Amino acid sequence: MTFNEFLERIDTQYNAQLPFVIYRKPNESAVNGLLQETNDLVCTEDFTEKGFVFSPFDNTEKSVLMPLELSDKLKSLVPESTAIDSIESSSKVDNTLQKEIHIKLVERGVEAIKNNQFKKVVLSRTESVSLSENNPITIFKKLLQNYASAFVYCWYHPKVGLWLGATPETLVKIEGQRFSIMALAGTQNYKGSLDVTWQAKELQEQQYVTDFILDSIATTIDNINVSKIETVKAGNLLHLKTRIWGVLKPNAISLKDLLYSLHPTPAVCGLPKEAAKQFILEKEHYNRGFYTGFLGELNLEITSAPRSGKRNIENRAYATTKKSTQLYVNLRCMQLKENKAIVYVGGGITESSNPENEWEETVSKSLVIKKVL
Ligand SMILES: C=C(O[C@H]1C=CC=C(C(=O)O)[C@@H]1O)C(=O)O
Repeated sequence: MTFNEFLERIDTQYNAQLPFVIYRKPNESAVNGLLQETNDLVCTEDFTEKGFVFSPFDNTEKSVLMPLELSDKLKSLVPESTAIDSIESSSKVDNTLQKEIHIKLVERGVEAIKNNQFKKVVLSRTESVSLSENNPITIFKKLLQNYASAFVYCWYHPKVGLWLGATPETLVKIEGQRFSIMALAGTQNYKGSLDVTWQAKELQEQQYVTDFILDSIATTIDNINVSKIETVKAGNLLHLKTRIWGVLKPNAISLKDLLYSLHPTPAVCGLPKEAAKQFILEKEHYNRGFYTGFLGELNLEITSAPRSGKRNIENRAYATTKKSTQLYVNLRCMQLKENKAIVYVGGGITESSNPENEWEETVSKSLVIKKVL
């Protein structure tokens, strides 16, 4: 199927107000689609289902599923484009009031940390942008062209809404028994080089995420490996990233319990998790909905080709099938509503956070999304 045919199918689905998700994984050229045949709102029961899951920040709320068995599956290749993964300018809009509100929120977060309520909290806000272009498929195409190393998606359900994003963060990848995850946090603007110095505040907020993940998986994952901290580029921003991988112990934990032992991690919530989450739910000025939730393929089957080679006759004969779950954290995202895009941005707050700098960080993050509007 050509890319244009793929997009035409999505356009027809959208006009018929039927649910769909289209997505492209980081650094891949294939774009995938699941088009649900009915407009039923299906939720996961226990995460043993197969399909595409869309989960909110609040881990007590239900996750929406586009079930594989109720959907048409499409695939196509994205044509090569000349766009690069960068951003040139910052738009100057007057958001004095928003700035004041966000700075106050950050100050309250720092105060709560100083009062020992928690060590870290991720605080966020929204920004509403009037749209010149409100065709989600056109915006999706721009995200694809601009953010090659991100997980780019457009998700629609007539009973829930329409979300788009280009996220740099993986929540988990599980293939058969193989498990991997990343700890991504700390932000600075990209100024032409990956060779940068990080302040103690950013190093600490990222370390909290790594430590939390290692602690959460200690009893369920064997052979745990931890990479060195790397600086990675995502749009116009740089982040600190540690990769962690290992092998799932057989029957040690269900996928649902594993996911909810991690989500929401301190990259999007805080530490300790429950105290930070309560602060967010009470003090942020809006409902995050699916921002800082997670999304992606749930329990899809992947088949690896039979091995060639003379030695193992049995392996040569059979292709192997494994279950694969690949979930991403819903960051750098927006929700389209009427003729507006609601852009969601936040950042990690620690004891040494400077509220003005935290505001600037959310402004830089908002530009990643606003670039394509
Ligand atoms: C919560 C967000 O980012 C997280 C992921 C990367 C870096 C972050 C930071 O530097 O604060 C956040 O932990 C967001 O982009 O809205």
